[in-house]
Amino acid sequence: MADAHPARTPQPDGATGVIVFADGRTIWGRGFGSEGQVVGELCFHTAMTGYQEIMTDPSFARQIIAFTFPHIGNVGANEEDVEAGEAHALGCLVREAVTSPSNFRSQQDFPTWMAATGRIGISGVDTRALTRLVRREGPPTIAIAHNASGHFDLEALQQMAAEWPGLEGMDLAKEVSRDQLEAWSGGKWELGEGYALGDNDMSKPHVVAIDYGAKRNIFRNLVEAGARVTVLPATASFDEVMSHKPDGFFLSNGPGDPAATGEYAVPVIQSMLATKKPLFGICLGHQMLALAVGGKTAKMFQGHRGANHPVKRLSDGQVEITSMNHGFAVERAGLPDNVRETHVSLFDDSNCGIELTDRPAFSVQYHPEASPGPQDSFYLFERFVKQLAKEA
Ligand SMILES: NC(=O)CC[C@H](N)C(=O)O
Repeated sequence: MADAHPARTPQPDGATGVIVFADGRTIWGRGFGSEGQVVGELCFHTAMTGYQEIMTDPSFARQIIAFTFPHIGNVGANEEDVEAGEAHALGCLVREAVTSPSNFRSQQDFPTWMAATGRIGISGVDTRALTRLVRREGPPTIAIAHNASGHFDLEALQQMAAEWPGLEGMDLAKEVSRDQLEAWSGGKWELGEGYALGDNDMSKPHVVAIDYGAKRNIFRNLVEAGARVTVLPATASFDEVMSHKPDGFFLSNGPGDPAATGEYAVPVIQSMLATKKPLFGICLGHQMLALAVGGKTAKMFQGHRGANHPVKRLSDGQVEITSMNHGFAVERAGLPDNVRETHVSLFDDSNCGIELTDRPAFSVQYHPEASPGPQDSFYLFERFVKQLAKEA
C-alpha cells in the first residue's frame, strides 16, 4: 500500500521506538524505559555527563532531549544525582544502545530508572542529524513512542505532534513547583560523604526562595555559601513571603515561557524589589526579574543547553564556562536605565546577566549551581549571601 506520507520511513525490523514529526517525518529506533507515547518540544543537550541531573531538572518539563554525547546510561543511575523528586524531561533520544552500567555509584541501570520514573527513551537515533535539524529549523514538536511489540499508530502520533501548541505562552512553573513550604536542609555533595547535612542555624542570613521548578543544587549552593533557605511555592503571595522575615529573596529556574509565568510572579517580584532587600535570580528567575523591571523576553531560535557554554563577565572581561538550559532569553533592547547588563554569551551574544544599579538585585541566565557542569560561577552565591548578611 502506498504510504500517504512520503516523509514516513518504513519501519525497520526490530524497531520498538519511533519519533514522529508534525509533518509526518518518522525516525525509528529501539525503545527503552517506560512504554507509551508523549509529545513535546525537541531540544538537544551537549553535556557529556550528568544525564540523570538533566532528566530531573524541572526546567525540562514538556521537552524531549536528544543527547549529543553518544554514550548515555553508561554509568547507570543512583538516588543522589537527581535535581528534583522525579524526572521532568518527557524522554530522551540517544545514539548508542544503553550498555550495562559501569560505575561504583550505580544502583540501577538507566533503562530501569527511566521506566521507574515513567520516562521514554529511544536509542539508535542519529542524534547528530537531529541536532542539525534543530539548528536549521528551530526546535520542532515531536511525538515519541515506545512499544515492545513494535506496533505504532503513526497517524495518531503525527496528529499529537501537529496539535501540540508549543512552549510559547505555556506557564509550567505552577505545575512543577512544590505545593508546600520547605525549610531546606542539606549542603553540597562530597565523594565518600554524600550531601552535607544542613544545620538550619537560625542565626544565618535567611533567604526566601521561590520555587518555579527549582534544581536542588541551587539550594545546596546557597547553604554552602552560608545562607539558611526557606522554599515557597511559585504562587506564594508577597505577604506570605514577608511572613518568613527574609533577609533577601531568591527566584529559581523553571520550565515554560517566562512571560506566561510572569503574570502571577511579576507583581510579587516587584513588591520584593520595593523592599530594597537583596534579590538573586537564576535562569527563569533571571527572565522574571527582567520582566519585573519592565524588560522583555523572547523565544530563542534553538536555545542553549550544555555544560560548557562560555559567558563573558562584562565588569572585568573574565570568561566563565557555564551550564546552560534555556529556550527563552531576555532582550537587551528595552531594558530600563537602572538595569546594567553584566554577562553575555560568547556563542551568540545573547544576554546572560543583569543587575539593578539602584538596589542589590542581580540575576544570571546560566546555571552557577552546575549539576551538571563547571563551578566557575559559585562566586555569585557568595556575593548574594554577603549582601544578605548586611541585612541580617
Ligand atoms: N532553566 C530554566 O530556568 C529555563 C527557563 C525557561 N523555561 C527557558 O526555557 O528559557
